[in-house]
Amino acid sequence: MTAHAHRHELYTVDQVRALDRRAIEQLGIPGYELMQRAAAAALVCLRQHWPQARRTAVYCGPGNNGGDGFLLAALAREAGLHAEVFAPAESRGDDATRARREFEHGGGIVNAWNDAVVLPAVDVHVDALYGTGLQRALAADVAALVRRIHATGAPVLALDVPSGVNADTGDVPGEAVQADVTVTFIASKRGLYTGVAPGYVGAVQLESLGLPETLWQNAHGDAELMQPWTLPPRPRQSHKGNNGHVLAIGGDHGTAGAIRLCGEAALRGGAGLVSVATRAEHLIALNSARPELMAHDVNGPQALEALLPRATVLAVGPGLGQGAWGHALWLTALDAHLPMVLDADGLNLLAQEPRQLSVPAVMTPHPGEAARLLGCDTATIGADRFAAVRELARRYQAVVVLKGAGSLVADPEGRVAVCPWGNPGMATGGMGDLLTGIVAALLAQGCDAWQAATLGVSLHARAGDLAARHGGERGLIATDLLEPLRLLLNGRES
Ligand SMILES: NC(=O)C1=CN([C@@H]2O[C@H](COP(=O)(O)OP(=O)(O)OC[C@H]3O[C@@H](n4cnc5c(N)ncnc54)[C@H](O)[C@@H]3O)[C@@H](O)[C@H]2O)[C@@H](O)CC1
Ligand SMILES: Nc1ncnc2c1ncn2[C@@H]1O[C@H](COP(=O)(O)OP(=O)(O)O)[C@@H](O)[C@H]1O
Ligand SMILES: [K+]
Repeated sequence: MTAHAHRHELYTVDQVRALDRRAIEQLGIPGYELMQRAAAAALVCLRQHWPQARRTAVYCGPGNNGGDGFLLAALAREAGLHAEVFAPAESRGDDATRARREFEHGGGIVNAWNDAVVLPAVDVHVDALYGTGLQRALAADVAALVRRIHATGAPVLALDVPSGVNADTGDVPGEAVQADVTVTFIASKRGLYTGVAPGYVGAVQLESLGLPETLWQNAHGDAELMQPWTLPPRPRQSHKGNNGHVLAIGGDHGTAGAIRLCGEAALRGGAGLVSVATRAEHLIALNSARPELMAHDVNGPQALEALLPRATVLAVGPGLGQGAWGHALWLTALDAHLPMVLDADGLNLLAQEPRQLSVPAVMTPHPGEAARLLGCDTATIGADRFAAVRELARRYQAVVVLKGAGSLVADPEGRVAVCPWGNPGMATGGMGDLLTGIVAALLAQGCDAWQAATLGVSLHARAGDLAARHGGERGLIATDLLEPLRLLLNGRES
């Protein structure tokens, strides 16, 4: 393991607890010392981000997260800052109780919290209410406190996890603290990076608390954070036959745009050739808009079969519809036993008519499609995206991308990668069609399903960020991503 390799690993809450236990039992570092180190690291973080801050309020919960808060408040006072503490409940457990006493012995006052309390004007709020121990939605009185904190408009530093966020799943079962910065201790908790959590964590800073690298050896996480990379430059002697031939299938009446975006993304994703199998009425528009696409009039399965021998990868689903035409093409495509990306109606048809897919296959559901495939509702998907993506990959023996903020990629053996890029400007029609084309292009260029899915998701999300950096998030449209995608694919932008 290279130095700090664990920084790319994401851990479940149980795994974080096991790491804590290892530090205490095998390295002989008492839990209270870990708490002291966490508090010290948090104070450094606070001063880095808000060097002018003089007045702080620290909100301490009943467990060890609250303990971190009491010790941070004590250190802040020693450093000459004004630190007021509010504790909605009594402390539980030896370390948290000791931390509270240490703060009080140093002259600090612990204010109780009730609705009549007026919060002081501060430069920074510190959230030490709940960390990895959160078990359910915040109680009504704590949720009211959180709303009052937000109403002040002052920035918030969250210790370990923004209170109310489930650090395991990224779900927020009720209300949660909206942090500007989250300083997280010992290991990155996987839930901070996906689902609704990215809307609460702000900037995440990992503090290893001076623990030796041996702690993480043989204690791998549950998932990995994607790292930026791209394909090596093409060999000089390449010709179009070396770079695969993507056949994109879809575009029923009225949905020509979806299949055009998919085809265009496959071109910009570097496929050697891209054909589109679609309705006759779309051919003229497709050819004139993007002459590099080879558009074919496919009125049924036989016309599609004629195209299959020249294709190396299929992209099935954008705008396909679920009518007789789409269904017949879908069946023919699945029977072709070619590497494929299955998206949109390709997935909706699969939900209605479950089948084993040929390998390699990549499925790219958004949470609505994932819910149809698993026969549940989208809330169930959101409650544990890691479980959902793993179950889909296992059930269909495919690499599965669960889209949305913090997209997840899983393989059938349970490996999961999390995408830290992307932005809400991408929540607009057509973005998913691009992803399908990009992943298909990467498969066509020789990537295996895992590489194509993870690289495709990362290039797509980073292209979205680059496009948003230049023009802003609102009003971003799918085709804005094509030029940045090309730059990223060629390693021209980081
Ligand atoms: N012991 C250790 O190894 C370390 C722990 N650290 C801190 O300790 C935290 C974990 O501490 P804990 O395990 O005590 O957990 P928390 O402090 O997150 O909360 C646990 C307490 O809150 C209660 N609780 C949970 N959810 C609730 C809810 N919705 N409403 C009301 N009560 C609720 C639990 O019954 C328990 O009493 C970490 O997040 C981190 O901040 C750090 O000090 C670093 C080292
Ligand atoms: N808030 C967000 N943060 C990051 N990525 C997002 C966000 N919203 C959408 N995306 C990305 O944009 C794409 C949208 O795909 P999808 O929902 O299939 O749209 P469509 O079907 O309209 O093309 C997905 O890759 C998704 O991960
Ligand atoms: K917290």
